[in-house]
Amino acid sequence: MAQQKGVDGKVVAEHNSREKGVWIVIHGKVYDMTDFLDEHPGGAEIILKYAGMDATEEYDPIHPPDAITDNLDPSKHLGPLIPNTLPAPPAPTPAPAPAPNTVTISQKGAGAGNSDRPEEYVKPPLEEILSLHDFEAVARRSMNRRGWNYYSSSETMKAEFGEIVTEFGRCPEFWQGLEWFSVRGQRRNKLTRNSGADDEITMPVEVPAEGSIADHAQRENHNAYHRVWFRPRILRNVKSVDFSTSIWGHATSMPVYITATALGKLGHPEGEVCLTRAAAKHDIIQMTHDQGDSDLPDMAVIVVSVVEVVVVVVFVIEIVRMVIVVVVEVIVVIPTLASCSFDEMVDAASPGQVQFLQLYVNADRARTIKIIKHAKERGVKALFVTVDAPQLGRREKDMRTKFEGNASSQQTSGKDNFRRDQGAARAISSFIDPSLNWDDLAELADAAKGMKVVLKGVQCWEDAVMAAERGLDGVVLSNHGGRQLDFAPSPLAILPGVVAALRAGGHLAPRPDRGKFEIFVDGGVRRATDVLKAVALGATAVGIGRPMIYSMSTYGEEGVSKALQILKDEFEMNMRLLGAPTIHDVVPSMVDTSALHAPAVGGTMYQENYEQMMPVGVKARL
Ligand code: HEM
Ligand SMILES: Cc1cc2nc3c(=O)[nH]c(=O)nc-3n(C[C@H](O)[C@H](O)[C@H](O)COP(=O)(O)O)c2cc1C
Repeated sequence: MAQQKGVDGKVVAEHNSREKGVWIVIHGKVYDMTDFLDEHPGGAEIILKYAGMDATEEYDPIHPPDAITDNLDPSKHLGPLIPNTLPAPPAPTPAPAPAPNTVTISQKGAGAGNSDRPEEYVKPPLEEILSLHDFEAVARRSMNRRGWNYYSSSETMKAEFGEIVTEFGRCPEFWQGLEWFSVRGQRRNKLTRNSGADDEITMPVEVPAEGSIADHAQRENHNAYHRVWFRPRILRNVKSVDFSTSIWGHATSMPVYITATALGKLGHPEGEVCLTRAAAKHDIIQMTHDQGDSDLPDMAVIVVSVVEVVVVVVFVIEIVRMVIVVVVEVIVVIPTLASCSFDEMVDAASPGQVQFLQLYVNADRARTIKIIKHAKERGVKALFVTVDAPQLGRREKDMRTKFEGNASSQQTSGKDNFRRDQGAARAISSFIDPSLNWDDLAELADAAKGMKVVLKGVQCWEDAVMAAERGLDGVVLSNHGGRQLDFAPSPLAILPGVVAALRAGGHLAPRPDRGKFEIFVDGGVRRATDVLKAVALGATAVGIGRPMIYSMSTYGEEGVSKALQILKDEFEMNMRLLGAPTIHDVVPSMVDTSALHAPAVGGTMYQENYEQMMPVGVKARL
């Protein structure tokens, strides 16, 4: 029998330390990582943990498809692994039996593999999901810890919960009667042996002591919507309501698009393509991002993909066949650090589906221009240049999980910790160019000719006016979902000022056919009422981030589809009750903003899902 070509797994297994060399298998191929150990942006320690083994499951969700080709010298690509030759990894040390009153929850049914939670939590059937908040609640309980921490992170959250749950994952008895305390030491929530239903595993709802957590921007994004009230009109014919609209002439079934969020495979094995498909089904637009730059270091942002709905009416009259095509789209913005490649996301689109690309501008401008041109060739309709991330925010919750990961290993060194701490900022700096400035936009716009160009991350009216004066096509008022600068304003709160300033400068075409310069808003949107408030105040459409990836992480494409359907149902009901038969009837006089800058009004479902971060050490056992 001919000898099989490739690397024998037994030889791979022997290369399991710095001294013997470090070989790793990813997707059936063998790589020599010995010399790359100290260069690896994720640190040497995680690689050493998998030395001599197959690391595909760990590797996949956190790297873009081209991470290896872009970063590891070709001489270190050792070739295919001969199938079935790699010895099984040593069995993990069994966890000690839980003490009688231990409460466990699990990964069961969540999208991604590599569960770090013990068994138990069973997701409710999709029919029981009634709002976007529900997806978030299920995600919090069922996603693996790394995915949840990355998705839910704000800029400067304290990371105690990450620490607790990591410990929880490894050490069930830790959970014997775990009790949460607020920073004021007040008892909030007990887990006792008889608990087990979701609602018993709750987080403190009360807003913590001032200054105890730092992700004000994320919470304020949502809270601002609670301070705008409606002024409904009556006795209008609302037998049928139409909430479709258009963005630069691209029809969309509602004034909502799926915004760019990186690393979809942290939540679901199929990643962002679930968003693309669901957006197509519901005729909304998705923004995609390129692999080169992402929200995480080292990734390119791919923007957008849009969705289309095509209604074709064909009349055949004699020889002439007249085809009228009405395209209705749901937009999805693809993030830079997508787990799926840009082409995968574009390939997943339905014919005619409109897509937007979200772009991080690379220090290597040629690379960015190449991405833009490729996007144009592939039919992307708009470029959303992210301008609020010259450096990635320090997402402490996310970081804490990594430190905890280190603590589990004997091989952790102070140097590794330092590298890891520095990792994101260091790695990202070569992908997101902090020197980007107004003068660079002409070059990008030139490369994007034919596509609309929008700045994503505008946070005051002056910059919105500058964007319009430079001939750009719109702005997204956004603080990156509260993941960048803490105390960045809620986009909703600045919307009226931006609209007024743009109007005064003659930059806004009258509605409903605006089209000249569009204003988008994202951050904290969880209900159709939120969207209607933003539209009434002058937004063309609203981007939704976390709820989409939570619905994807918990129920896959079906979940995203349900989330979009929930929004549509909410639109229909709310527009009737508001007295607005069409989206163009949702006008400024339908909202009362007098409380917009007043103290926050809480929303219990949001607060319930919001995961409060506490300083190190604030945890207790009964
Ligand atoms: C085979 C060659 C590999 C290359 C070229 C590579 C490259 C990279 C790059 C460029 C980054 C920075 C981008 C990012 O943070 O996502 C990174 C981060 C990371 N890598 Fe790798 N990697 C490799 C293998 C692995 C393996 C085998 C593992 C785990 C078993 C791993 C775990 C990580 C972790 C945990 C991070 C940090 C991600 C974060 O900041 O959240 N890498 N890697
Ligand atoms: C997990 C995650 C990843 C993100 N990745 C990106 C990204 O790669 N590029 C980008 O411009 N914005 C990114 N964002 C910001 C979103 O596009 C959007 O501004 C924000 O999520 C809106 O807030 P929301 O999540 O409350 O809806 C990300 C947000 C999250 C939650």
